[in-house]
Amino acid sequence: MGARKFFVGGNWKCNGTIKSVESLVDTLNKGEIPGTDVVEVVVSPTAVHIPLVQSSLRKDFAIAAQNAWVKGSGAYTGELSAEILVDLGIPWVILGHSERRALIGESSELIADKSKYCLDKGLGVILCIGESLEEREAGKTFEVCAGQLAPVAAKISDWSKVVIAYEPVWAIGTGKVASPEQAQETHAEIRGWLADKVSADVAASTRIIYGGSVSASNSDTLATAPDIDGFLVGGASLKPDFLKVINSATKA
Ligand SMILES: O=C[C@H](O)COP(=O)(O)O
Repeated sequence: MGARKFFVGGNWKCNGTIKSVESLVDTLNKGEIPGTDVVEVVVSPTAVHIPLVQSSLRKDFAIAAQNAWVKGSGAYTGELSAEILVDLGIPWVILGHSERRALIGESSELIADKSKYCLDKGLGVILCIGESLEEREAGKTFEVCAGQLAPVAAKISDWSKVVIAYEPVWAIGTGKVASPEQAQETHAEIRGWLADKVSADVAASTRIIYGGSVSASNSDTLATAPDIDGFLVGGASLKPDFLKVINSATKA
């Protein structure tokens, strides 16, 4: 295993009932996984399920919110502020997910501002980037990723609490996982971009995780790629399979 601790996030998206959340937590609590010296695990329930998960989930898993507002608490109906998350003891937030970029229209500039605000308030940020199928077919994969990273790099200086999640949009929820070669190629390009535009230290230490149809059947192979430092898992994080994905940390 390299210097970067393997990181596995489970993004539950807009899913769950009290019953299903209790059942999933029970499954996760009974699972055998490597120690926290080997893998860092985060799960991201809906905001309203967070207290239930916080009170019942094993303590070697942390919690991430699925979004946060770009400013502090105030007259922002429907939003959650970083201050509220910090007050609740939530250490992580997912920002820039392609579903929010596409469905809500969040721009890379807004995501950069949110990243800055959340980092300043002490949250860790799981920053999602990735290209659409059209962009990949046009040979623009890296250009798109760099374009999404650049506004963030312009606004933040401390990358120690940033995890970059490379999630090709065409692989999310489709069952079309990127091959280890495709993912490794883009992860290496992202790391090279960090070395060029930020610093060699940040490039060497920042975790770049892969998301997009990760499952128990492909995570071991993906984990062996040198620049894949973990996963952001959607559908499979709602199933016992998530434990197998976490255990792929031992293959890294
Ligand atoms: O945040 C997770 C990603 O959107 C991946 O979702 P998926 O594993 O269902 O493809």
